[in-house]
Amino acid sequence: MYSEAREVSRDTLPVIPVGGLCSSNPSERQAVGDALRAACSETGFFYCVDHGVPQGLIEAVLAESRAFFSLPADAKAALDKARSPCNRGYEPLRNQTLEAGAPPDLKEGFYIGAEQREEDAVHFNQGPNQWPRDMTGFRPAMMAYFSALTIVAERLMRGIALSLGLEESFFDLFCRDPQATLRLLHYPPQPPDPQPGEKGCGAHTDFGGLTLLLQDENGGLQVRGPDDAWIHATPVPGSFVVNLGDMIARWTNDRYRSTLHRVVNISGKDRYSVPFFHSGNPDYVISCLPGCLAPGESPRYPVVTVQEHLREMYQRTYGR
Ligand SMILES: O=C(O)CCC(=O)C(=O)O
Ligand SMILES: [Fe+2]
Repeated sequence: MYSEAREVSRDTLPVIPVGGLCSSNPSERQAVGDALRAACSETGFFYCVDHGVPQGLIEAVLAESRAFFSLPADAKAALDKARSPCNRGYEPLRNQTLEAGAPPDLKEGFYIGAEQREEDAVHFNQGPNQWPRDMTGFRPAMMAYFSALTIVAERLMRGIALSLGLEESFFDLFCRDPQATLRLLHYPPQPPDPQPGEKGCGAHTDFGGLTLLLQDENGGLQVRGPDDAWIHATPVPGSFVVNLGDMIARWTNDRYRSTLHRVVNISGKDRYSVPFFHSGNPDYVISCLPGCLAPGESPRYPVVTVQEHLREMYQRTYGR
């Protein structure tokens, strides 16, 4: 048994139906903004339901992901992201260390982004994807899901603008031609004899703007609660677990939380999850938002562009 899991608290995370953001009635949109404000300032994590993404598409993504990770090791190695100039493709087990000082993460992954020709790529992480051969349903499912989640993230950013008392369109430029990554993850069961601190995914905060996570029924995600106890983000069917990344904490001078989380797969089964990271336009400048500084308070973070910030975070967790 994973000893640190004893710290887990029974608190749950808020469930927010976000369908009201599509309403023509401004007060229904604002009501979602109000619910977001509470979740973003208290836990930094919530379950997003009524998001409009078809269940059939969600199931197809999980099925294709399971099929991909079941491929023989050499088929996966042929798509190693070390071969990609833009961090796309397969990431072997224990390749990333999300918690400084802990052993590498017990997960394997596959990275997908917006499809772009190498010669057209100008920013960090832009370029072509690598795709598995002989899996005809994989690419269409992933690209359809990528587009659907981009729309949900844009809509949520409008809700977050409302939650902060800003114009609903405040983040529209941030959302233009966004840097976004879809990451398929497979966590083998936690070994019976882990090294100290060894787990699926080390405790970390996310780098970007919003993360929308699809998880299977096995559970394992744990979120650091306001009282510093770990909360199980128990799977809620049909939901995405949404959390705020470091960029939103920078923007709001920590009024909104980029919360620590980790994965310990104690289910005894293989766990599959699919985070979608929305980080916004690479050239967008992140500086403290109007309304997030009390009189006499100074910004805690220097001004950076999205691209500068992401580059630094990749460097930190991959050691390159
Ligand atoms: O797999 C999960 O539940 C979480 C993954 C995660 O936190 C990440 O990839 O940043
Ligand atoms: Fe994360």
